[in-house]
Order: sequence, then structure tokens, then C-alpha cells
Amino acid sequence: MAEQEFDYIIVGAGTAGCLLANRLSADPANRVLLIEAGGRDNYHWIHIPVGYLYCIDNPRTDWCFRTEADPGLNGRSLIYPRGKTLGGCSSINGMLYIRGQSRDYDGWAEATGDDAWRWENCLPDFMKHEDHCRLDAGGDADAAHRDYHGHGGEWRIERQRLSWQVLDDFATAAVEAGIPRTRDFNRGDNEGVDYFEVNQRAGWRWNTSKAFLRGVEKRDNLTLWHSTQVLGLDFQPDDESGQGDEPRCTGVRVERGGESMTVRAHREVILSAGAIGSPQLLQLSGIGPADLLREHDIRVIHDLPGVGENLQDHLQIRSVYKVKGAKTLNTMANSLMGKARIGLEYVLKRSGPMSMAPSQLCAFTRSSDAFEHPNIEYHVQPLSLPAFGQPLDDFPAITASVCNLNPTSRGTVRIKSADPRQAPAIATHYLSTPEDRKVAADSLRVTRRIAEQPAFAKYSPEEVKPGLEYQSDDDLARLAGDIGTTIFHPVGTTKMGRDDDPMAVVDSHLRVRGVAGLRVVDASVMPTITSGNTNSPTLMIAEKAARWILDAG
Ligand SMILES: Cc1cc2nc3c(=O)[nH]c(=O)nc-3n(C[C@H](O)[C@H](O)[C@H](O)COP(=O)(O)OP(=O)(O)OC[C@H]3O[C@@H](n4cnc5c(N)ncnc54)[C@H](O)[C@@H]3O)c2cc1C
Repeated sequence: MAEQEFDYIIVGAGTAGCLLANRLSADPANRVLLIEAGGRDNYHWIHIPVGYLYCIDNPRTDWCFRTEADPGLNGRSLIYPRGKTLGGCSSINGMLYIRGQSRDYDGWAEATGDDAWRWENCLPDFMKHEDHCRLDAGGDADAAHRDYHGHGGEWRIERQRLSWQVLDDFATAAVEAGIPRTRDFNRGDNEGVDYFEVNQRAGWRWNTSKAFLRGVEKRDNLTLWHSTQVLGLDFQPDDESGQGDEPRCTGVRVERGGESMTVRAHREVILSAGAIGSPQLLQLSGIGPADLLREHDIRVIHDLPGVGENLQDHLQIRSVYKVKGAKTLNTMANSLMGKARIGLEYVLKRSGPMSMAPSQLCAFTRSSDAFEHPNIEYHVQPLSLPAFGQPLDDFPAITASVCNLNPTSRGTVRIKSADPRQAPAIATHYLSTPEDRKVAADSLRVTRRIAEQPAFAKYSPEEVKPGLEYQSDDDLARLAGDIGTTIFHPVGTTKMGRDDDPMAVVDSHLRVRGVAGLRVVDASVMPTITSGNTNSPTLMIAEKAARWILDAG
């Protein structure tokens, strides 16, 4: 097949990739190719919110990664979902819209030496694509809402179409325990308790493929290749690149319809393959820690020791409380009649449990007085299950999942072979620092403090997990290792940083250091994880990067 040529090649049609494709192809003069390994997002469970349960660990929508056995989890290995379809993780995620805290972005500005990343300079890039329901005609926005939220953009944010008495009471208990109520988690200081806002439209999931791709897919200058895996990057050797001593990325090698082929990029290749896929592709292509590459007989194009290092994630520690006298999903869904009622409510009104994001109630607070800012986040659910993928418990219960927002543990993503079809080794290293073990223990104590408050105590809560017999720091941290699991936020594996940071993989404009014509634009560039869920920060990153790419073009 003849070699094909484009101006920009975007690898990965996930959260970042779909937004980039939209913005870069807005100018008809730019020929843009968007490549996605997964298929179209035409599986019904992607769109029915509760369907995330059926998309996770399903090869139709998920890469189905497994982590290495983790000593911090007492030797357990976890399923590690990553979306593999148009929309990427935004097609299988929890739909929760949370930006993090202003200090996260001010920290990125410090780490890169570039004020473009300061909170006040990120806020316009969050707002640019936003379509916030409270700013709809007749919406209940307060006076300041317009200063923090946008309307009319592609990315829809709505209130949930449900409420649960038991969660309303958990929220009141949180207030009784000293956590203030908030009406907006997204103004830079997210302390407080309320229901999450979600990326849904009228009870359907709103993923980045619907938001950014669907309306522009027919542009003549935008080509979409789904079901096409990028196998590696091509380079022009340094002496021929005309870029001084820098090698230049000239295109990608793909497998499409059973054939291998090369595609050329005149201006840039942009990796948006996510926090696992992007470092894996760089390493496979000769950009990464030289020793690792040589171990797998890969020619070193550029020795960048930070590629695949600095993996950060939020570990959720799921306390389960058996309750009396409360309606929970466990009991509602454990009969055929109950399931039928739930199904009917969704068909007729697009509301109820089938419209449910995995988590409903949110709280940000501090694990102890040692912290000046909220350093833990709650995701509270009116249900419990022994493990993801297993049926709900047959007793009424809620789960109060808590995670450390700013972990100090760092993991790695490293190829296991030069074969692009083989998954890399994902070593999470959760709870590997004394600080993280202490926050884990203290956060479980905060959960207990909330559960003891009068508003929740009326349900006679019984702590099934971890169990009140565990009280000491050591016991609680060990138990956290038993019941903790990913909350699906890997970031940081191609971090941005200053020129004098040897572990920085990209500069503050997300250009791969030491290589021309190549950027990374996705969750992997975050130098530190945000204090909240990671989808909207990734969109903000892509919005900023799109402008820089167009300006450089
Ligand atoms: C189960 C789950 C629940 C989550 N819940 C939430 C939530 O409620 N709120 C929130 O804010 N965040 C949530 N997240 C996290 C959030 O969705 C991610 O941080 C965000 O989507 C990352 O975007 P990205 O662009 O970096 O990567 P992705 O969205 O993963 O996109 C990468 C894309 O690249 C493709 N790709 C990878 N390798 C190749 C290759 N070699 N060739 C071609 N294509 C390739 C992938 O198939 C994928 O489509 C969740 C994630 C998961 C998995």
C-alpha cells in the first residue's frame, strides 16, 4: 500500500485525542489523522451509565491490563482498566466531573517554570469546552458560577438524576463530623460534601467521542482510523533531520486490517495513548531509559530515563457498612421484580440506578490536622460488593471509598519485550512510603468518625470492612493493602518538567525533550496527580496543547 501523508498524526482517540482532533482539524488547511486501536463506541453498555460495570475488563472496550503483584497490596495484582474504543477511558469511566485543587496547577507551574500552568491560567481552558447545566436557561447558577464555568461548549456536565436517603444522611453525618457542605467542587478549593456532577446528557453517558468527534468526523481534512494499532514511531536520524543534533519523528507504523504500513507526519506526531500506552510506545520506539531499551535489543534513539517512571494513582480504600432500615441497591436489585422496576424507570424516565455513575456522593477533607488542604476524597455508594465484577452483597449496605489525593508512592510502566502486542509491566507500588501508609490509616479513622455521627448512626451501621477489631496504624495500613484497589487514575509516566530535571520527558509545551516533531498530550504528562479525578484535567491539558500546536504550525 502507498505511504500516506498528513500534517498531524494523533495516536489514540481517548479523552485527549478526541479533543485534539477536533481543534487541529478546525482549520481546513491541516490534514489530520486520528488513530485508535479500539473499535467504534457502538456498544450499548458504553452509553447506559451503569454499563461501565460491563465495559471494565471486557476486551471489546478495555485493554484488560493486569498490574504486577504489589507488596503494598500484600502481594495482590489488580485488573487495570484502560478504555480501548473511541473515547478511550471516557467511554468506560465513572463520568465524575472534578478538576482538582488550584494548588495542583500552581505546583505544575513550579515544576515546569511555566506560569501557563498556574490555576488562573488553566481555568479558561477548563471553561472553554464546558457546557454546565446550571448555566442553562432556568438553571440554578449562583452569581459566581459564571466566573468558574462555561456554557455552550462540547463537554456536558449535569446533576445526577437520582438521590438516595441513605446518602443524604451520610452527607449530613459528614457535616456533623466537621466537613462543610459545598455546591461546587470545581472552584479551586474542593473541600466539602455534596453529590458529584457527571458527564451525562439526559441520562446517557457523554464521552469525548460524542462531544468532540461526532460533529466533525465528516470534515474532509480529518481522517479517522479506528481498529488500528500504532506499533511504533519512525525517526529521521539526527544527521539528516536538519534539527541540529535532534532526531526527528517522521511518522508511525501501524497495523490496520491485518497489514502493516507506515504513515508520515509533516508537522507533528502527537501521542495521546494514555498513561500506559504513551510510555509503552516511546520505549518500543527507542525513547526511554537506555538500559531498559538495550535489555530488549531496541536501538536507542534518545536516552530519556523518565519515560515510564513516576507512575501515580489514587488507591481507593473501600469501607463497607452493613445498615438497617435503609434502601440500598443491594436489596433493590436482588430480585427479578426489583431489577425489572429499575429497568422500567430507566426506559421511561432515564433516571434511577441505571443512570447511576459508579459513585454518587463526594467529599473532600483532611486525613488529619497535619494537612492544610483536603488530602483525601470520598466516593460513597449505596451498594457493596465483595470485589469488582462480582454480584452485589445480599444484605443492605453502603461503601465509603476513601483515597489519598496526593500519594508519595511512585510506580513504573516498563515494556516486557520489543513486541508491541505484549502488555507492559505495570508496577503500582501503592503504599510504599510511610507517609502513604499513615494517610491510609488516618483516612479509615475519618470514615469511622463520619459513620459514628447521629445522622448515620440511626442505621446501626456495622463495619464489615475493614472491621473495628483493627485499630493501630500498622493494622489499618495492612488492611488498606487488603481492601484497597485502583480508582483508575494513572498519570505521570511521561511527566513535564524543567530542562534541568533529568526525569522530565516533555517540556512545558509537552514537546518530547531531545526529539523534534513529537509531543505527548494526555494524562501521562502530569508531573503530580491532581487532587481529584483525572478526566477533566486531561481535557484541560489537551485544550492548552491544541492552541500551542496550532501556534507552532
Ligand atoms: C474505569 C475508570 C473509571 C474512571 N472514572 C473517572 C471519573 O469518574 N472521573 C474522572 O475524571 N476520571 C475517571 N477516570 C480516569 C479518566 O477517564 C482518565 O484519566 C482519562 O480518560 C485519561 O485520558 P487520556 O487521554 O490520557 O487516555 P485515554 O482516555 O485512555 O485514551 C488513550 C487512547 O489511546 C488508545 N491507544 C493506546 N495505545 C494505542 C496504540 N498503540 N495505538 C492506537 N491507539 C492506542 C486507547 O485505546 C485509548 O482510546 C476513570 C478511568 C477508568 C478506566
